Amino acid sequence: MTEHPLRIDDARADDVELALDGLLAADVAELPVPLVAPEGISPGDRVVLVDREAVPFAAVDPVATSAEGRLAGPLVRLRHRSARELDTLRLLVPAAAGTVLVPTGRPLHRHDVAAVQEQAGPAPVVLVALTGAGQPWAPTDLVRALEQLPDVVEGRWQVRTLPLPAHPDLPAEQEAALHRRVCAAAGAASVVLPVAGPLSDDELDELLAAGGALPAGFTYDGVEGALRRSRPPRAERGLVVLFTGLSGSGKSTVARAVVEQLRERSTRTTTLLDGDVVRTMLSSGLGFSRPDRELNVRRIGWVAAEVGRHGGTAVCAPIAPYAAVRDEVRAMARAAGAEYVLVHVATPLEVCEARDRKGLYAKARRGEIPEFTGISDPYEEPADADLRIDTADTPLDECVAQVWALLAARGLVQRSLSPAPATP
Ligand SMILES: Nc1ncnc2c1ncn2[C@@H]1O[C@H](COP(=O)(O)OS(=O)(=O)O)[C@@H](OP(=O)(O)O)[C@H]1O
Ligand SMILES: Nc1ncnc2c1ncn2[C@@H]1O[C@H](COP(=O)(O)OP(=O)(O)O)[C@@H](O)[C@H]1O
Repeated sequence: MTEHPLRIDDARADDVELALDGLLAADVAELPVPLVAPEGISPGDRVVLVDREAVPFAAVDPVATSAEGRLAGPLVRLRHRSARELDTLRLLVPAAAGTVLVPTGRPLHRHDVAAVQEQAGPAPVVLVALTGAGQPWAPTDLVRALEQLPDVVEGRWQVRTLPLPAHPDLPAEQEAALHRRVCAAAGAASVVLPVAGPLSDDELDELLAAGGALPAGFTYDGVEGALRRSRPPRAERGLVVLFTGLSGSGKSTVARAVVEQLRERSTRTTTLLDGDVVRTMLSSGLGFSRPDRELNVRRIGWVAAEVGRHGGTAVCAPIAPYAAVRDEVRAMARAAGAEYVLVHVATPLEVCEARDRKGLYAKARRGEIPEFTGISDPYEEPADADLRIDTADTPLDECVAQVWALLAARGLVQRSLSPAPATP
């Protein structure tokens, strides 16, 4: 019998935990999202599932025949991950027999409450806050908003948490069916929340971001207070600005000038994470292979998201050549409650090469630097940039004005660049 490790992401690990808790089928092939079998496995082998923190927490033992590369076989628990045991236990101890569960990944409002009351009738109701990986609301924010519902405040309903992850690739009906299955496995009937209400989730987010009033009668005062605390207006949120572009495109120069303006005119504190500086401090020892560049940009994104979490602005200026890692930076910023803006400094390669301030392009052309971006290493052009600037034909002041105009249009900075603020 051979043992094969298999590293899985947080959402898949949450699914596996639910299966081990008896809330999903115990065969790995039945998980909502199948796991891809590691290369070279044979029936009877053992696959050890390892989470993002490198903890081996479950095994598929023995592996059965896997169809189309899909892993199959019974799941076995090796150990609990973090505090998940407690989370699930809280759900598995129902308030009373006949309880009706209401699984939800978002706060509830008046129309949701009406649906729960209609479907549950006089049965005891437990709101199940879904707190697994990828759910749209941070667990504490979601629970705080649910706890503000009058039925909860007055003790008629209870709130529990369950680390069920989001499955963004599943159709909505399948996701709803999965929620029903999990509730049924916990021994309770469940309520189906209305899909469409007076405001979509996106519309509600936008109103909160703009600091606008919610429609009269949409929700309860306590819930609105909790929403506004979790999702303050944009001007009060943290901000991550990522400049990406070739070496010599002008990222550092524009980023530095933008930071100067932000320090002068914005109420947030501002941190500059420039490529060169990061490489001597945060990422010293890393080179320019794909994994090293990915780790470098991921580190920058992590620090930037932490700055954003505390309400500051982080301006980052690495080459960041890979789209997937730029997406990770966006996800980290958003998960920290910060806004994210991507600026592509799209100066043509010929212009960057002609500038060649550090003589690196010349060396790369002579073959002395084996993996040089744009010459012998890839740069994936962003298809999702919020702004594209070409410093070959745009003077520095104008580049800064364009970035500022974008931030102002998004409500991320209060004032326009001109006229200059009056000195007190
Ligand atoms: N092989 C190779 N490819 C690209 N760049 C190289 C390389 N070797 C050294 N340098 C210098 O390192 C700077 C880029 O570092 P970054 O951290 O921004 O790169 S990355 O985001 O991790 O890809 C970059 O600085 P900038 O000119 O400020 O972009 C280069 O001066
Ligand atoms: N409009 C412009 N914006 C930014 N940089 C410019 C501009 N015009 C010329 N440059 C010059 O281009 C070079 C860009 O270098 P740098 O900002 O270090 O780029 P990067 O950080 O992308 O490697 C600098 O020498 C800068 O003076």
